[in-house]
Amino acid sequence: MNPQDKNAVLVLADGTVFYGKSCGAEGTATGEIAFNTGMTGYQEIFTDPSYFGQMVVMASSHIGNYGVHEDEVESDSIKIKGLIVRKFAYRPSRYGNKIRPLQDYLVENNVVGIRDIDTRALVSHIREFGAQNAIISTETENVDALKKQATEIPSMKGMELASKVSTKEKYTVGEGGEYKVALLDFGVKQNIIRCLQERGCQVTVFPYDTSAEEILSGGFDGVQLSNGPGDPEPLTAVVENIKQLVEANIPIFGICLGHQLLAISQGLSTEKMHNGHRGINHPIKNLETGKGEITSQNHGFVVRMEDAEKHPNIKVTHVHLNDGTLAGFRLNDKNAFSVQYHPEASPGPYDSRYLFDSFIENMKVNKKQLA
Ligand SMILES: NC(=O)CC[C@H](N)C(=O)O
Repeated sequence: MNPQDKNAVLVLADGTVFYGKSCGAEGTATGEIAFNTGMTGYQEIFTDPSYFGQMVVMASSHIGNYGVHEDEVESDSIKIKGLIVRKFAYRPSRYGNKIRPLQDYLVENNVVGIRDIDTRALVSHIREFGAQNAIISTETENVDALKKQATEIPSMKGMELASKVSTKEKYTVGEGGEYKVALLDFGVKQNIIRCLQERGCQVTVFPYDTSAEEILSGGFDGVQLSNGPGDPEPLTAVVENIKQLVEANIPIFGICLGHQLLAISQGLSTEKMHNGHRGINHPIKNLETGKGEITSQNHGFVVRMEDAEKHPNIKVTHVHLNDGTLAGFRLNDKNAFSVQYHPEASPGPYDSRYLFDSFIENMKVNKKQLA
């Protein structure tokens, strides 16, 4: 039998079963199933550390057709646990001599995949019944055992994952930059660092649990709170550090998990969404300018809008136009703001890059006041 024709099965925790063929590594993978509606950018998605522990369904029907390239990564390896696709291209078709097949990349990273799945039906199912755990396996003989196993996978709710993907040692990039930024790494996407560097920042990337004292004594002009995987609620010590950074009034910019942690540090709470937002065409309204933005998103938790609206010190600045969820806020009396989506995109549109410019402006003004 051609190894490319090996059977595989996808079993959801609610007992739904999809049969397909194997792609990527053979074996069994478990995790929360999540779908991404982006038409391009699969390599950036697979290497985004915010997907750590998740199995991704690509809603776009052809995956692998433009191969993989070593530069198009958001971290050093594939972070998704499993891949679910409609049509999988074993042979890349794209100009350039550094293009490799997606298949090789998945095998090297030991990522189990399944193809020839009716992803339209699967995405509709997840939209209707919500996020849940699932198993992909090439061991297809005992589906009943897989069904049982699928119900025993730990829930994403309550799961702390930032520690699994954060840097262990601090490092600095963009030496000599005009603005010195301390970045708390909860699973940072490289493009956040690139966006800061492009704007003249020297970025020191710190382990997720670095104390506020260490950061405040480092002579930094601002603090970037990164994206990252898992539930923000268990990160209580990190929240305490962020609270101290806010009190110190150093300019802060939070992205995604960083946004959720900033919110929790101010007494707001988060909740798990029905099926999350993952894609590159999510509409956001900036309530301060009245302008719309098309944004890149990847989140399964969200800060409660009710909490933000009744908080005396919080100004809601951005709202998601599909469902009215909170997409951004700033503090009225402190130098901190954050968004639930991804201004660095990668993949995705550049509409929200101005948020990095706002952060730079905040650091510039603050620097002047301190001088
Ligand atoms: N991209 C992110 O930072 C995601 C944040 C968080 N893990 C969530 O799913 O909501």
